[in-house]
Amino acid sequence: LAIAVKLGSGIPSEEVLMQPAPDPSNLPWPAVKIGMALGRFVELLPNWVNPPGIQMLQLTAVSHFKATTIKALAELGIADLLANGPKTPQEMAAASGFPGNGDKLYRLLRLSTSSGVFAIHGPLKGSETRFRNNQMSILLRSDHPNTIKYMLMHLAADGDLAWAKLAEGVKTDKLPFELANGMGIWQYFKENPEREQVFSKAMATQDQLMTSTSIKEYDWSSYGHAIDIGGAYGSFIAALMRALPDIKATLFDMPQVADNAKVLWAKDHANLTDRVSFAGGDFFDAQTIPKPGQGKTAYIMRSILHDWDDSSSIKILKTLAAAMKGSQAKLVLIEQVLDDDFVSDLTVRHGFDLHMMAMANGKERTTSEWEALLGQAGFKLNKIFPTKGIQSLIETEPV
Ligand SMILES: C[S@@+](CC[C@H](N)C(=O)[O-])C[C@H]1O[C@@H](n2cnc3c(N)ncnc32)[C@H](O)[C@@H]1O
Repeated sequence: LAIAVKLGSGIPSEEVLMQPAPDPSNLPWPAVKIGMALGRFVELLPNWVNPPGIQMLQLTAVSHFKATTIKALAELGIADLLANGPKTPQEMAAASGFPGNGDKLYRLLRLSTSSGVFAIHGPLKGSETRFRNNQMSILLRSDHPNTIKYMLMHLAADGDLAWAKLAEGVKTDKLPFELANGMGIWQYFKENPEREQVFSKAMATQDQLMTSTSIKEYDWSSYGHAIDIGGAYGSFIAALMRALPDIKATLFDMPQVADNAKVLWAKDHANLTDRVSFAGGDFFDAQTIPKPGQGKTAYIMRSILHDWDDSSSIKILKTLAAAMKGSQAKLVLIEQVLDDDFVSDLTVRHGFDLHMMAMANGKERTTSEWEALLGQAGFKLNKIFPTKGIQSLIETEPV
């Protein structure tokens, strides 16, 4: 296997690698459950096998080195440079405008490739070694249907500085993101439109793992209209509209985001634009929230309330309740629901919980925390629908 990887053989062509990843929502439920349990076991296995000192360094320093290297390669656009075939670090450095630094690039690629991201093509020749994309690095191409490039660019530029202030955030009432950037995240995106664009594209990264299963595990067919509150560039609503050919939709987000979404839809979802409208506003201002459409309306908030602490979340929910008043509309939250048994729950969920703490003073919530939050805002929780991803659908309506 090592020889095959070294020679880059056994890896499909770039064209095949560019196909959309298999849809995990097609897996049978037992396979999903076994996969999750197995994943947790594999995650803990090195703790039992390695001496604690070594394992602690693996978990902290080495993981950090690997993650930072892969984020840097994403930012440098290396996977895109390999679109037309294998190249040496020297060739890639020259094509990127830093011709003298191929040896540095080689060292990044060495760590990344030995971690399974990128492959060697042909013999090892130092910075003259030829590299190519593999099943992992292809996801760093900006034009791959399941690209994670923008998520990594967002984490590197907007996230890492905030995470560096985590301990200070715990000791004080200060928000790590604000300590790092001098302002809250949403103000930061308003003032830095190029960062907002990377962030909004990064949000679509959720789609590979979570969108199709969120559509399949809930009965959307009774709705005639869907209003996506804080929908970013609308990748969720576009997928929902493709699944339900008659549903109409409204994409609501901050004005500059809604404007960018409109431009993007004219290019990427042109065949859906006759069924969608775009609304800019502020979900703390009830006047700006779109009113229910024709037919039963689903208000959707995916990954919104986990950005906010309880008191802000209650304010958002109350503005929605005001807009929904007197209608049959329901609110469907697409969010993570933490297990009370945190030892067996997925650590990715606890990771997101801290990411929300660092970035926005937000949090992931358990079932009882969701019930309490919704209750305080005048909503009742009808039912939680688990999905095959890490999020669940929480169907709720004003009391
Ligand atoms: C974590 S993103 C989720 C995006 C999208 N729902 C998804 O799942 O891909 C949060 C979204 O909330 C939007 N947002 C933040 N503050 C807002 C406000 N006050 N009014 C409207 N939208 C807001 C952001 O612009 C961003 O698109």
